[in-house]
Amino acid sequence: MRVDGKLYLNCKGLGHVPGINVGDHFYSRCEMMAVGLHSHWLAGIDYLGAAFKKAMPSRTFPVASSIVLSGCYEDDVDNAMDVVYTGQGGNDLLGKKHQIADQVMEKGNLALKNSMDQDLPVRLIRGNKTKKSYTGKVYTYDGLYKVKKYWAEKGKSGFTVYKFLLRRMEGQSVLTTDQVHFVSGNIPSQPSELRGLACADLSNGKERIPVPASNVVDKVPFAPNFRYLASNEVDKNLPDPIPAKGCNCKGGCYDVKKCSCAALNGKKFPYVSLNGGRLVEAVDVVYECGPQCGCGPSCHNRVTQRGIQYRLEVFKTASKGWAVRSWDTIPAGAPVCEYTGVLMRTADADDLFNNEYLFELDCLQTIAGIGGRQRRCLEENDIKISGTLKDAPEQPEYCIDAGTCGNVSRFINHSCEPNLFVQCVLNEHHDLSRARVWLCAADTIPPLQELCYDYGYALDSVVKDGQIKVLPCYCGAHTCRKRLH
Ligand SMILES: C[S@@+](CC[C@H](N)C(=O)[O-])C[C@H]1O[C@@H](n2cnc3c(N)ncnc32)[C@H](O)[C@@H]1O
Repeated sequence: MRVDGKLYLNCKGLGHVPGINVGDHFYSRCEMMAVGLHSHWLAGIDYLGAAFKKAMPSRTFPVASSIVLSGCYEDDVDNAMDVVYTGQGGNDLLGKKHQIADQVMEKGNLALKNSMDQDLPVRLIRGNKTKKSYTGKVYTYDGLYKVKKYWAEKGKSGFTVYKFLLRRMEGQSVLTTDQVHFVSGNIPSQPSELRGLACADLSNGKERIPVPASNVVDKVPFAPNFRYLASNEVDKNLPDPIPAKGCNCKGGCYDVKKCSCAALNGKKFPYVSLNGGRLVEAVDVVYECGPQCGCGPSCHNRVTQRGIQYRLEVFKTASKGWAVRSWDTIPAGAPVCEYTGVLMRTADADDLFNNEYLFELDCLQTIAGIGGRQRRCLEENDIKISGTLKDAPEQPEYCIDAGTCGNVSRFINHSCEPNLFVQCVLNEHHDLSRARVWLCAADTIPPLQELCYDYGYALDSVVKDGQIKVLPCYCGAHTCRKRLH
């Protein structure tokens, strides 16, 4: 079955060969052989052997053609776009799936090494456990990957194993991991179960839920000089904003006609109470109830004030540095985390050119349509420009600098096809130029999918002394713009 360019295959057991039927929804492992995706019954690595030398004399054989990642090896790590694949041999595949002998650099292992040396792509097929199939397994063809490096190490059972780091090639259909929960069986229940644990809680207890970090890609320690801020620190040179008046509701806000905060939100409440609070839709700015409101802390119009509600993990990627994912499914519209750091005047920020963690607060400019980084919601002709907006400065006056301190959000990478969007939120005051920045789920996000938002830079927009800063994008999306800025 093809869904969004992905081929779904179903393992119906090795003895059953119904033949290839293009209209059929599922394929068995032997059908995988028949359609030429993978031609070994049991081995995870399929390769072209020495017999191919005659046809392609310039190539070094064996060369890998496909690998199946099906949870048979205890040392495999699957980060969707990056995979650490355990080589073949020495595994008790039909028993407890433990290593029982050292691996050797031959056959499939040598084929993967040769593929790396010759820069050749390898097909990646994932075996996914599912209760929906009577065999308990579904296979997906997840595109082409390249072997980036390999090494030998002592595996979990104490025997030498070869490890191959593979990275998904760019320019392919987006890996729609929301269709297949290939990693669902591997979600840790607590940080101590995490492979490559680099830090048990980078928030040092400042978040209600610990935020661990893991690294299975290299030996670089987790950002040692980093100071965690659960909420923004305000630069001492900034004047206090005028506090918002607040509504007169009692015990909660329910009546849109009477609640003055609902009035600011266009006579409606921005959140539905489901799953701890989800935005009904993305808007230019959300007016939450604040300290001066009569409704109290349990009011459903205070969702972001409850902090992070999902189990987030910082993990190392092969090409983008650190990144963030969730262990929980995040429902569409849910606020995930605030971008925190030091709130300061953009003019006072150090080295705008090189600071990779600066978030310019362009809410005002975006609403006024005068060059915010991205238009977030309303169409041009929906904008009702008030006096304040007409006078808005062309450039954002304030920014959040998360260079040396901030929270988990500073590790969230850019994607040209993001699963998060930027949502400005106000509660204590109503100064649009200093709105809080929340990252919210653009869609239902399955566990362990990398969280990303669109940084929204225009190309060639980062310039210093006439020099344009160019940063290549490795988001891997089909529609990738190839550059962050
Ligand atoms: C706000 S930081 C994100 C966290 C960062 N990866 C880290 O290790 O701390 C932004 C920087 O991450 C990297 N980055 C983010 N998204 C990227 C992407 N799609 N492709 C390549 N690099 C990316 C770039 O170096 C960028 O300047």
